[in-house]
Amino acid sequence: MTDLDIRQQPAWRDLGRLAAQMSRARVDSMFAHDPARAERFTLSAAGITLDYSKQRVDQAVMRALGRLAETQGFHAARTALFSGAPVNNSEGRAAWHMALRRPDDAPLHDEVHAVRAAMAEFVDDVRRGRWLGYTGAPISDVVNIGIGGSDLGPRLICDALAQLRQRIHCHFVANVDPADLDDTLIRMDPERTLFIVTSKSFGTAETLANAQVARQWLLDNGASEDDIARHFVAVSTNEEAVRAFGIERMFGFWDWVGGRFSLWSAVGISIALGLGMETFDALLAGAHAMDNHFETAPLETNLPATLALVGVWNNNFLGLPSHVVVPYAQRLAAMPAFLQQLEMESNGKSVTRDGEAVRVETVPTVWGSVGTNAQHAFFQMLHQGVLAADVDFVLPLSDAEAAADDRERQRVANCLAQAEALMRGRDTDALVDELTREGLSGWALEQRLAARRFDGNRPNSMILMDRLDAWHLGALVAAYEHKVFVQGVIWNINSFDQWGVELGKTMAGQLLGELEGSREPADHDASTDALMDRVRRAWGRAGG
Ligand SMILES: O=P(O)(O)OC[C@H]1O[C@H](O)[C@H](O)[C@@H](O)[C@@H]1O
Repeated sequence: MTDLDIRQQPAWRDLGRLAAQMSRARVDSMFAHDPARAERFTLSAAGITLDYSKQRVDQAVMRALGRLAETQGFHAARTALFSGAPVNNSEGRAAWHMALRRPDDAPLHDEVHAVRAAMAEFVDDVRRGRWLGYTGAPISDVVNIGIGGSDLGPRLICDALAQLRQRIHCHFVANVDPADLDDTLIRMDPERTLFIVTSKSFGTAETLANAQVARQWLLDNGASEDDIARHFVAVSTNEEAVRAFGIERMFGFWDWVGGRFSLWSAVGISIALGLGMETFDALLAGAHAMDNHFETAPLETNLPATLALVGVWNNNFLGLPSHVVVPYAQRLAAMPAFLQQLEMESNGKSVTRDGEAVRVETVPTVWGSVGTNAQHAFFQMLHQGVLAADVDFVLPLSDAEAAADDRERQRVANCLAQAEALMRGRDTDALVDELTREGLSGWALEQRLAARRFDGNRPNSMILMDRLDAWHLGALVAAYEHKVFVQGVIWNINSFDQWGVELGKTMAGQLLGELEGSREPADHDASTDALMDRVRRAWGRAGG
């Protein structure tokens, strides 16, 4: 990593020049001039294929991006990441999630082995009906209570592989809004429900509040204090707080596992409970295959690094502030939310690792939703909006059996069509012909033409998964994790802390105290004061 202002780097300046040229180029003509373009800009690793040929890049751009990554210290940073060095410099911690997905015969920390073995045994007991609820009934439902990294990852995987669910149903409660837990509990049988309280810190207000209510719900439904141990386990790094809460059985992990990178640790226990330990193992194996690729492949053929470079190009050089993720798979509906945390909590920073102001854009806004639904919602903006965005299409392939269903064929065709439409736009001459055939001419034709024009040239990547299974899902998620890391290296920021979430939490504590009347009023702005008065009136607590 370097202290130099990134904008002074020769590669950055080259990219600026290339971007000026590229602003006049059209990707459809690049395809016309280069028959090998699709192949040239397609990479495969660990069952994942990235086709970025519809991005506004050429070889000169990709080479300059590679030089930028190198001058920003990509190689040394990658080595440091994989060696377990404290790359999270503001907290003095490693970010060593890769260590969690090494195979069992690889040299691992003994503690990683020990937790994995304990997890496997527990999962087996629950799934085989040896772990029983307080009336002697086997467990049928698992409720994970956690938020952020203690929720989004396991939720994504459980949703994505719902077809593998056997016997045990997993549910996820994150929100402190009572509706979340209440709506879940209404469907649960207390005799057969196991709560997993997942919190790295075991200090997260939402999680602890929901866990308390769940505990009381069990007691109100016939369980005794002694029975609680059969219905509550914890996943955390904070044993003391877990004990203080009254939970006996805990699966640990370590401070070198960041919350948003933690689904591979015991945080993923709900995945194993709902889908089987072998599914969890396959997930880890797929991620490990992507780790191996990322660790060893040169930049030019490195899939996660290429995702990162293309993102930097779009964001920093083509000025696209928005990154849209559209999985064409209903079961991947949770992916945009997962990636929002992964990308924006990791790289939503404005200081460098050395505490200087970052002088360039860092993470774009990440958002998205599942296709084909999104086509009927925000795709209008993607095709014709002023603010162009960069789109990742995620398309799991399917087999002949699945393709016997017409809807399945429509799913796939729609995804490919949208990607092509964004890139090519609509041929204006053909549109004029069509409007003429509709009987339009003169001003009316001009007006309609303007409204119906699609300029195209809107960049997008296609990310194919050979199959939507645990192994490929592990590889896909690991690819995005490494993408985020590479972008952090390029922007010279620490992707592994999240100090920006602290202030709001602290202020919520103060505000709550004031609303409840247990704390002296602090000095608020007039807007907050007025809003608090409205809340107090609604709660019937006028005057505090
Ligand atoms: O797992 P926990 O300690 O309960 O933390 C849950 C989440 O809350 C924090 O505020 C952070 O923003 C997240 O990175 C974290 O995943």
